[in-house]
Amino acid sequence: MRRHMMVAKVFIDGEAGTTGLQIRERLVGRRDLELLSIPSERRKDVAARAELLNAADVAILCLPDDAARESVSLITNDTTKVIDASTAHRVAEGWAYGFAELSREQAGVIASARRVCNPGCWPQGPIAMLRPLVEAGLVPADFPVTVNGVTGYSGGGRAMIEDYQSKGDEAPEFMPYGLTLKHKHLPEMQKYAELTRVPLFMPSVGNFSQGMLVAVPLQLGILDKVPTGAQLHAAIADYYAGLPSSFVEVAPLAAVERTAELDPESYNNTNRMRLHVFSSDEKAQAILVAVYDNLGKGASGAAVQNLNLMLGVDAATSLAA
Ligand SMILES: NC(=O)C1=CN([C@@H]2O[C@H](COP(=O)(O)OP(=O)(O)OC[C@H]3O[C@@H](n4cnc5c(N)ncnc54)[C@H](OP(=O)(O)O)[C@@H]3O)[C@@H](O)[C@H]2O)C=CC1
Ligand SMILES: CC(=O)N[C@@H](CCC(=O)OP(=O)(O)O)C(=O)O
Repeated sequence: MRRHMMVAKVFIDGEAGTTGLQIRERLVGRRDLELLSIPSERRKDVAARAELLNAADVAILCLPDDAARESVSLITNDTTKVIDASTAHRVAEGWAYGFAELSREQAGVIASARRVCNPGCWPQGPIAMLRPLVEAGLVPADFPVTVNGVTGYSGGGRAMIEDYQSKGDEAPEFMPYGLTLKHKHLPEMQKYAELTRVPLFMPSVGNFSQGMLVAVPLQLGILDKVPTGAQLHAAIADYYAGLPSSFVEVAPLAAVERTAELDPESYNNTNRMRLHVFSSDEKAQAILVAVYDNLGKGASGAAVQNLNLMLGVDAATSLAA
């Protein structure tokens, strides 16, 4: 007797963009999904989008913020579930934060949510490193956190990709930005790392396509009770050790001058994230570093991980990369 598999209808609104295309590529061979699609020339046609948004079991929004808000308003039924890859709903009421490794409960929260926002690429690393330390009481919530990092130019979407690729070697090798200190990722970084002060954040773009590295240097000497590097590392490692289907790994505590492991491209085309702790107990200093793919765990990988959770599919097997 043939067994009937439940086939979920998925519509990627913005499927022609950087994130949308990558999600499509990750889903296209799946027999448990039917991908609903709009002809490219009608991709901004509101009526066509409304029809597919309402026909979908899950809509994945890969759009600029305003268009993502519009998509949500076009859903008139109470059955379509939404994963929004934009910044529009990251700290909004009624939306589950789509970083499944945020806590022991978060995968379950995502699995039962109707509205899930994918995390921003930049905040995921700092949140993954700081939240365990704040929860363990090793770093206080009001610690003056600074964050810096480098991403490949695909982080800026189609316009930035075209700009860098047309300039080639003439494009800047390294370009700090966010210099007005108002980066759109600050609210979610602060909220989900459980900080009471807004972090000071300086991102930068490198002349490479994808992959990212985010660093959080800690001047621990200002604390009354200074944690050791081993304590920081143990708190982070313990946090992720027991999580089912975690895509966050913690590198061994290492006293090294340099390591090729801090290549921002090292986890490209995967849904993985690797966390490092470097420290000097003598100086009461530490540097936390996260390496992941801005288009993988930072965007399309996380979206597929969330989709799997919402559909009750085993994320570990379908996201093995
Ligand atoms: N790139 C990255 O690393 C990450 C991106 N994100 C977020 O994901 C979202 C998509 O980003 P990204 O894929 O990089 O962006 P892109 O610019 O590459 O793609 C956006 C897509 O949406 C289309 N679009 C724009 N306006 C509308 C509209 N009103 N109706 C329907 N389609 C529309 C665009 O078409 P057209 O090009 O013709 O205007 C384009 O195809 C953004 O919110 C972004 O911030 C999240 C995490 C990481
Ligand atoms: C290089 C570059 O410009 N990167 C983008 C972040 C990309 C991203 O993650 O955007 P979402 O917030 O929509 O997820 C930026 O810093 O604004």
